[in-house]
Amino acid sequence: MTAQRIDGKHISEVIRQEVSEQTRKLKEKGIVPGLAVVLVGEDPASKVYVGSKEKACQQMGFYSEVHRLPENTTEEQLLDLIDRLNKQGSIHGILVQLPLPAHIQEKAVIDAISVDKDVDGFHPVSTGNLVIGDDSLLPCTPAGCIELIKRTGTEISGKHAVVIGRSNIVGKPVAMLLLRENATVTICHSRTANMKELTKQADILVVAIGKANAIDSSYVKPGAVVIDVGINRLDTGKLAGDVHFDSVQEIAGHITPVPGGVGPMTITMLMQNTLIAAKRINGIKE
Ligand SMILES: Nc1nc(=O)c2c([nH]1)NC[C@@H]1CN(c3ccc(C(=O)N[C@@H](CCC(=O)O)C(=O)O)cc3)C=[N+]21
Repeated sequence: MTAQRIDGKHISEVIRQEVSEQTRKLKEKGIVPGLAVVLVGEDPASKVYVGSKEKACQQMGFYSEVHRLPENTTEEQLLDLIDRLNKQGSIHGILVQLPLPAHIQEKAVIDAISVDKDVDGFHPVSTGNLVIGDDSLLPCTPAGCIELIKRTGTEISGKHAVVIGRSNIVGKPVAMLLLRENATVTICHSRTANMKELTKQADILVVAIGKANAIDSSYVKPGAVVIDVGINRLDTGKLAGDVHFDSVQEIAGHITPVPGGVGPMTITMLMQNTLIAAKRINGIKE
């Protein structure tokens, strides 16, 4: 059996068209969704991602601002900028590209972003609302994973979902979202004993560990939906996921490629969050 490839690029395009259309309608009410992206320093990967976000905003018809700050920017200067963006009426979403330089405390910066404009979904209040099940802006990569699973036609409710990885930006929130969809959820991590025994029970397997090609078919239940969140740049310059695609494709039911899987969905969910934030800030019901 060969798994079906989940085309994140195509699914992204479909959702982006929906977002564009809703943006067009919102503009008739005089509201233009606005996203501010803040980049500190010269990390080459971050520059590429910020460029993609800027392009996506143009494609959606959003207003966008990119603030490119030098490496030696102080935490105070960055907090000042966030304070201004929090108050700026034309901005509905604020994203500070991570990782930040070591001399800036990530937590202080994330905490400073207005919850209403937290389109990354990283603020502790957004996280808390996610856990409680209250309305919040959902973290983009986890929301993208759920969207990809649903669009395979897979019913999540009642399934055993196994997440490998427990980061605050992917592993933990994606586990919470799966739980919210009524999956039975297991979280594995670097200290998990007998990991294969658990992953081999997974109807849905989400992999977010940051190690190239670490998960081969010996971890996977036949027919499983496999979502690969990893983006690892190899010495050859090529991108690889955390999942060994060729091996797992032989046994899985559905599998996301890297590139062209979760990555494009992350940016698409950011666009969707910015649209939702613009509506909420202006008191428009969805
Ligand atoms: N505050 C913040 N929010 C983020 O959402 C955030 C961040 N910081 N820091 C870095 C990570 C990473 N990230 C990606 C977005 C798109 C692709 C993407 O589009 N990837 C393409 C390939 C891109 C390429 O060729 O390098 C794909 O997988 O097909 C990947 C990774 C967002 N991040």
